[in-house]
Amino acid sequence: MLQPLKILFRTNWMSRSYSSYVSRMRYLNRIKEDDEVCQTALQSGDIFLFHKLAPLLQQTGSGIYQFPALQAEDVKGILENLGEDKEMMKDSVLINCTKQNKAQFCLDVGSIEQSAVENLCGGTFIDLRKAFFLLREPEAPLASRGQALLRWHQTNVFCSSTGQPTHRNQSGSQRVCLSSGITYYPKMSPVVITLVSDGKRCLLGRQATFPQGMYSALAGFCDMGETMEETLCREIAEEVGLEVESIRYSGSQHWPFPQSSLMVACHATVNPDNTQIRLDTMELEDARWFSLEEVQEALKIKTPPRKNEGQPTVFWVPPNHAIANRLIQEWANQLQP
Ligand SMILES: NC(=O)C1=CN([C@@H]2O[C@H](COP(=O)(O)OP(=O)(O)OC[C@H]3O[C@@H](n4cnc5c(N)ncnc54)[C@H](O)[C@@H]3O)[C@@H](O)[C@H]2O)C=CC1
Ligand SMILES: [Mg+2]
Repeated sequence: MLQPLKILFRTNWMSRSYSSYVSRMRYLNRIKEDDEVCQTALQSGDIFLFHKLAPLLQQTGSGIYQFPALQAEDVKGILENLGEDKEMMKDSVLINCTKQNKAQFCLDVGSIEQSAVENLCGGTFIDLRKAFFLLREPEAPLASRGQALLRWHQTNVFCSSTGQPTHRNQSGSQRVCLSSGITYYPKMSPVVITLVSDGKRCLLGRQATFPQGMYSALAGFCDMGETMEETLCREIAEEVGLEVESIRYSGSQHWPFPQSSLMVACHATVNPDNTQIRLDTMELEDARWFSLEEVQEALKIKTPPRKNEGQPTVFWVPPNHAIANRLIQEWANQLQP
């Protein structure tokens, strides 16, 4: 009797007149939680290939890079063609679901010879740090999410309490240790990124590791137990010695580098009578107040400027893939007459 009920439940909730977004989110959740539903979805899903965490990209005739969704059947064909076990498909990890309710998975084929897969797929595996900036929305965040999930599985193979192997569910949304009973979920580290303004200027900083001339909004990881606001105020006090007066939320972004961070972007103001920067040189190489005109010039620079000998270093800001650029753009837009 259980089986018909289960089938009834599955078809019933899919046929009810939810909004398409709601039904898609409910379907995605079912795939995440129910191994059988996931196995069925995997048979006809989109598969995005990675090789040792580098996504497979294809280039169109006009030089545009794409993040190709391969059909599950085609991936099985590739595996067979290379003498690999089709069971490898079960290592796929659920990333998302398309608007047409098609499940999307990522699969790392790092155990197979890279060029053999590239030749069969007509693509190239490219390190995410480069691929991320070659792709456009929504492929860049999809590739980031896929790589972050695959990385998480590759680095959470053992239980941190018992040292025993952990076991994943079919979708890869969790891993569990059968002896400790601990369930592990993929994690992002929360980071607050802040554009500080004194009303006329904005404050940007740079770490020594940043490319030459690039300044960005100030960022910092949340310490255990902190609220976002506490992290923001602490990081601005720590890094540039200023006290924040007001905070306004702007948006958020998954940032895969170096590990997965959840960037929470905010605008903040400081008292215009107290703008003296006292730099924490342990954290930052430099931090400065920039005028609207300087920022508008920097926003026009779309690729890292070449350093010409004897020429002054050109000030530029992170590209629009990074949420820092959005904060800086928002600040400039609200200030320009
Ligand atoms: N998407 C964007 O627009 C931008 C992203 N970022 C990212 O924000 C993150 C934080 O920026 P930072 O100024 O470097 O942070 P931060 O100001 O907190 O300093 C980094 C320090 O945080 C500690 N730390 C490192 N990983 C941590 C973790 N997972 N949890 C808690 N503490 C940790 C370490 O002591 C490290 O030295 C970086 O990963 C950076 O890639 C930074 C600027 C722009
Ligand atoms: Mg910082």
